[in-house]
Amino acid sequence: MFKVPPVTEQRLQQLLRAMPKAELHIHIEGSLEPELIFALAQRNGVPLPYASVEDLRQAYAFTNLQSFLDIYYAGASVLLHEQDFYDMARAYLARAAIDNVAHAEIFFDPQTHTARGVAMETVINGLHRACADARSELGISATLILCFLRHLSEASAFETLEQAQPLLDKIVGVGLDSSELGHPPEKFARVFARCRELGLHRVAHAGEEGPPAYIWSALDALKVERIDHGVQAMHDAALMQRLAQDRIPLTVCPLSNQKLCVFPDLKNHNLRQLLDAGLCATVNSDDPAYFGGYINENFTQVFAATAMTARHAYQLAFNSFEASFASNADKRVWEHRLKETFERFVEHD
Ligand code: HPA
Ligand SMILES: [Zn+2]
Repeated sequence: MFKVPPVTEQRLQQLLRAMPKAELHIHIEGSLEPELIFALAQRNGVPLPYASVEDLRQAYAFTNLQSFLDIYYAGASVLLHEQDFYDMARAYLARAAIDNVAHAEIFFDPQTHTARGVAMETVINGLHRACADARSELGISATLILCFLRHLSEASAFETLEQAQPLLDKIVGVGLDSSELGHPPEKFARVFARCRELGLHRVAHAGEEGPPAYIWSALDALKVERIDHGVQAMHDAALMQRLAQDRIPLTVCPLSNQKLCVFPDLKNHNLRQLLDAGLCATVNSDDPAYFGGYINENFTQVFAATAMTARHAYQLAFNSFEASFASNADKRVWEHRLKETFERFVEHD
């Protein structure tokens, strides 16, 4: 590992913004800004229960995961046509490029759309075209992860997989999201086993609000390669050891955890403890349009609140590439760029 010397606080904030990074936990429907929700509602003639952009933004006061999900699914109801999915993903990727995201693995929730009569291919083709254009026009690499909604049934997840089958070359993996409590990972063991046979990568939200037991079962029953959130692992020493030993990445989302009251404030966030315990933690935005910031805002705010150092910054960016499903050749290129960025900043300090 590159030896990172200490830098001033101001320099560290610049470094956090400038360093290349991968974003591995971003729900594309959670990148829909209120302005775009209103524009799409108008374009598609979808009525909204909010009078204005400001009125909608005012509703973004959450007390837990469910209070957020209710508004998040309502916002997604304006998405009908392939171009809508394209515009949403394109807007996110343009924003991510500004934050020096070199690679994004983007979650999408097809059941939210197919339940409203939108075809699976409309969703996937729109998102995939945006990823392809972003690569050629913005120089950012992006892939797609299909998430099953855990509050729905196993049968619905199997049906969703069936609908996606002809389009599997356009996704890299599957995930599990939505209401965690009361919906343990093992409910989807057979679906994930099938996805594994199909050669898909596997991730799952676990230990956001749910107990460490859900992280154990995501690992052992679903055989996931990464845990999304996972911050509740802190309460189980044996689990912490397993995550460190097997280098199972955690895709941590500080502003999300703050906004959904998983931690009382960022000062009490455990990212630094997870890193210092040797876990492969990463920083991500989750649902940036709803939680008050894109990936760089997550980095700068959690660093300011928890007094982490340039060494932590380097480790987090390095982890994000290591934890990604990109090729080893791509990872080496990004790691090299990361090292160069640090050398440049340190030299001029
Ligand atoms: O943070 C989250 N948790 C679970 N489901 C979600 N869907 C969007 N964001 C989230
Ligand atoms: Zn999430």
